[in-house]
Amino acid sequence: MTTRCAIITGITGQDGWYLSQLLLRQGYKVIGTTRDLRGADGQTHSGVDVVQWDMKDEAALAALLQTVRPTEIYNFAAYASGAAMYEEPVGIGDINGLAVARILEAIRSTNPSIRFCQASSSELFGEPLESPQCENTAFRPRSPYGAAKLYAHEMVGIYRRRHGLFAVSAILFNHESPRRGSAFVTGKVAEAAAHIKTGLAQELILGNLDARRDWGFSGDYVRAMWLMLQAPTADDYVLATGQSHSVRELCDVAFKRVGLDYRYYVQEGEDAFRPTEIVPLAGDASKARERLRWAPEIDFASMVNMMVDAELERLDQTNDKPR
Ligand SMILES: Nc1nc2c(ncn2[C@@H]2O[C@H](COP(=O)(O)OP(=O)(O)O[C@H]3O[C@H](CO)[C@@H](O)[C@H](O)[C@@H]3O)[C@@H](O)[C@H]2O)c(=O)[nH]1
Repeated sequence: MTTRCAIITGITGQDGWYLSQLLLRQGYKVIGTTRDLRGADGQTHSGVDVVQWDMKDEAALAALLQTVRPTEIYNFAAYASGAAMYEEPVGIGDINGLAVARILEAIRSTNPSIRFCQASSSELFGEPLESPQCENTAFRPRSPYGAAKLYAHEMVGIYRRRHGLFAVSAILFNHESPRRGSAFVTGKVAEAAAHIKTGLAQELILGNLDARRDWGFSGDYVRAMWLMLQAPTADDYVLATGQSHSVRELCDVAFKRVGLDYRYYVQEGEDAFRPTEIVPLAGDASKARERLRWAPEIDFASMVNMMVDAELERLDQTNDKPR
């Protein structure tokens, strides 16, 4: 059997990490791309061949495809959402949107049999008219991030229909892990719980504690994306747990893990405050459950506990801990 080879863009992110581990276990050759090799320290030691690729450079990608001859490509590279995205709408449009057209063109011109998976987002739904959201829910993005991701999402469908590519989009609801940074609320809360427990911090200022999200575990979601590329037909899928939780519940679980009551330490503040979503984001992943036989294995509390434990372990390995 020929060796399967996958390219993962955005290899330094949490999804890049979990997917690369899954693929390496299955005997794939894994090439990870990043815009800055300095951010990829350590990844080369875990069996991934990390290369630099500027997502604006279509010719460089075509050359890479001709050299490494991948059978699958997963596109995880993107600007993150969050308040900063309003400062960089053009850059977001280019990287989160146009770059996907560049990848599809490179596939079409070099080897149309390469299977392609795009990391789409529940931000496509924006202000949804129904809850939970499924593949047929109308897309109403309300941010530069969501608008750019919608362009990419539609281009994947267009290349599938027009050019017959095996190109699919995973409509990913929030998914987290110990590799999530503190710019995201789960990472911020897990880090703060560990810091407060060990005396490194005294309080945590968050945005809206009543905001709700459907939070899953990154490792589960990359497995689903791999299944999407092994399926007999190319199709898009919502990946979600179906359970929505508030930021308040997130704090409750995380602080309980370290034996504390979050109500004594957590406050709402203006800086991280975003307007409350009118309809809470919660995904209906029935299609993935039925057709891919996929189900998330890690539930909300286990994932939050895992993140807090990882933060405690990180502190344990550093010298500045006052414990
Ligand atoms: N980041 C952050 N969010 C906070 C805070 N306090 C409350 N929140 C609320 O927590 C929720 C989750 O915010 P994030 O963790 O920043 O994630 P996100 O904006 O939902 O985006 C993530 O999920 C999307 C999929 O739905 C992804 O597309 C996106 O890239 C990212 O992974 C939002 O409702 C936000 O208002 C805070 O201090 N910081």
